[in-house]
Amino acid sequence: MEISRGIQDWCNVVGFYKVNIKTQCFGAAISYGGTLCVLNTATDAGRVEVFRSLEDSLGSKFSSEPIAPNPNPQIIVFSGPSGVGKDAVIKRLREVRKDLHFVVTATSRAKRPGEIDGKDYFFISKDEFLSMIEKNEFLEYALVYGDYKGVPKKQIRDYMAKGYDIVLRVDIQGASTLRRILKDSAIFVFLVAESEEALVKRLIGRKTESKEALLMRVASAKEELKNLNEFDYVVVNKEGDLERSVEIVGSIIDAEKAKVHQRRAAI
Ligand SMILES: Nc1ncnc2c1ncn2[C@@H]1O[C@H](COP(=O)(O)OP(=O)(O)OP(=O)(O)O)[C@@H](O)[C@H]1O
Repeated sequence: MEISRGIQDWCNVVGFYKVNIKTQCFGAAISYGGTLCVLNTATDAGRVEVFRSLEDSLGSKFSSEPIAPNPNPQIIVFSGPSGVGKDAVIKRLREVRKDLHFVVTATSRAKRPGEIDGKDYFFISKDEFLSMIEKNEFLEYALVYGDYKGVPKKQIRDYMAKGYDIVLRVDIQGASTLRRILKDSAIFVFLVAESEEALVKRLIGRKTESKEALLMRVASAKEELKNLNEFDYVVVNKEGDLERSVEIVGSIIDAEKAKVHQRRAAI
């Protein structure tokens, strides 16, 4: 017979015990005004009775309010060298975490065939873009080869208000700018390949770049590594192990949301 006692100094409760013999009898010993009652907690009715008598003994109801406050929605800024697998990781992450919103960037460039407004980008005119800049409606924006690209604040605010975590995919310069703006209020994740060799093979495998473009991307990747210390986390996206990278990023988000002192982004 194994007897485990607990909560002994709780008002009238004199002890819990678990009897582990063939009959599998579980119970709690409770004293009502000096009379010891043994309640059978093997049945639902017995458990309800024990629960109620504990409340009676304490003279108050047990609260069903959450003990820990709801975690703050988090902003995850995702960056890394071209071809490392940012899109692939984010795409899979969105499939496995339903409470994530991937921010769709606004751009003043014309829509290309096959692109969908609101999915690939929000396509807006240059005038509209300039008016939004004037009204301070972008978290960050840049002029890239004559076209504006920017992160609309409203989209982030709206989704954070609904409790969503926010994912932003930016290049290294974008990450530096966002770090200056958001400081420690967002989580900065840098994705790398396990080696330069693996990165180059991945880029070749994607078949989207010319030889010249490949050389440029590899050179930039080396430069970009120098910015690593501006980030909070580095995740190695190993060849053939996308799932593991997605798991690690998910764990980072979970750990951040379990922190006692959490990041709180105000956009
Ligand atoms: N862990 C992995 N193992 C093997 N292939 C991968 C892995 N992760 C991504 N890939 C593949 O590598 C290629 C590049 O990935 P992806 O387009 O997601 O990179 P990216 O970082 O978003 O690139 P860019 O910055 O140029 O847009 C894709 O063909 C993708 O399917």
